[in-house]
Amino acid sequence: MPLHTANLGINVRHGFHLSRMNSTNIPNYADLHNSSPKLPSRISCTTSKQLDPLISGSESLSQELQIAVGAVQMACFLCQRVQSNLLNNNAHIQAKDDHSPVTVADWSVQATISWVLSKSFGSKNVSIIAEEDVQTLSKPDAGQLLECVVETVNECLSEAHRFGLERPERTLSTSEVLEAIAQCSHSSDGSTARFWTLDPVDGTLGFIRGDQYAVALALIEDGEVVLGVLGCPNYPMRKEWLCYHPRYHRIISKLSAATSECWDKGCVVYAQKGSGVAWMQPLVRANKSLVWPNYAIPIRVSSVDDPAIATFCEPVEKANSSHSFTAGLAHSVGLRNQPLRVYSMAKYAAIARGDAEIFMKFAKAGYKEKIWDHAAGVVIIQEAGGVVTDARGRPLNFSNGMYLEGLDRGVIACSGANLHDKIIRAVDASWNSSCL
Ligand SMILES: Nc1ncnc2c1ncn2[C@@H]1O[C@H](COP(=O)(O)OS(=O)(=O)O)[C@@H](OP(=O)(O)O)[C@H]1O
Ligand SMILES: [Mg+2]
Ligand SMILES: [Mg+2]
Ligand SMILES: [Mg+2]
Repeated sequence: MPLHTANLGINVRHGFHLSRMNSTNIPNYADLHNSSPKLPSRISCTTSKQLDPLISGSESLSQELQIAVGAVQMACFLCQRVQSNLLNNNAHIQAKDDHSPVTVADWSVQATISWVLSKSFGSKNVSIIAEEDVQTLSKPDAGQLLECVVETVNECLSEAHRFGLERPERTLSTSEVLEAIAQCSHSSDGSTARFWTLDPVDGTLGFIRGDQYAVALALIEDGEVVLGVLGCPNYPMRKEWLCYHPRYHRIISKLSAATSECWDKGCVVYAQKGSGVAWMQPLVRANKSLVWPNYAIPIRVSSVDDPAIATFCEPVEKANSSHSFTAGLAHSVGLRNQPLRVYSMAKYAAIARGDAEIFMKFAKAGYKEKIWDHAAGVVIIQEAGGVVTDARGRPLNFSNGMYLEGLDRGVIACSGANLHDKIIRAVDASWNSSCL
């Protein structure tokens, strides 16, 4: 059923949070752009030890990484287009059986990335576990919605060459688009030695509200995440364009969702397991000629390990993670800063880039975390120098299908072992008296 924007807190003209902020604090895009120092040149920004695997092509999974980064870049481009239309058309937002929202972008990204992976590696060699299915789209009254998805997918794929990807020879039919979505099976038990996991739009609520969201793609081999790619279209390349809104405890971009022309407004972050480095690159610019391959800069977690000056981030929605439990932990560990509430896996990007030191998520008892909500972020944080475990300090288990089986209590990601130990000990001390 269509969701009503009134229930989602959407301001149909501008990004949700920006409309509620004191506008005098927000420089407009032109001011920011004019006052910015030189934009980085389009070369790989490397040291002798760190060579972007996209440029060097030297790593064992370099082809997979090339395709995955290109596909996520293209998906971000798709999302930005859909987002501007979405603000004027609520019919493109639907509710799933669990009442969570799903949009034309979620299905279109899943179809697009599924098609690209199959085309690049051969459909027989590609196994994908992704969030969306074709149930809603296959209903008799979903004709217009399905038509819109098919059109969005074809529009996007027609520009594939701009992202270093092959274009389809002809437009995809409705059944081909449905097949591409359906090919990403929930029922897979994850026993395949190698599979991809995809969250086409993570933080759909953030996406609808013009706030943070992410496209998350990861490759898993023998239960280990070996590649992670996170597209964060509203998470700026430049730290100074991040803005902390004290009233809402939110990391936001100083640039509104409407300024999709701005190439530093969003980023794609990626890492390969064992490389010891994570990378961030700007989004490929809309409406420009070929700009591939893109440049990237290495990113690293924060070196802060004193809780008194560390910052933690957590989901925006109380329903998704207990804010009161994390407030108690923060108090006992000595975290003094207000939490940053960020939609989506952009939280993982925030830790990897050193914008915050801790991420905590404690879902309600009975909720089972999905692999696509964490896989890409985990390898990115680990390669950027951080630690990610469940709240008992155990590694997350990606080898049992769509759920993070055996996850104990919650997810903790930290910039370093010191803070991580402190949080795990605090969870131990307060778990039994919590209502979780
Ligand atoms: N009840 C409940 N408890 C815990 N987690 C849940 C729950 N319901 C949903 N989800 C998952 O949360 C994903 C969004 O996570 P966020 O960290 O972005 O949450 S928040 O929107 O900022 O509150 C969200 O991902 P998307 O569906 O891709 O948006 C869900 O997978
Ligand atoms: Mg998600
Ligand atoms: Mg999603
Ligand atoms: Mg969802």
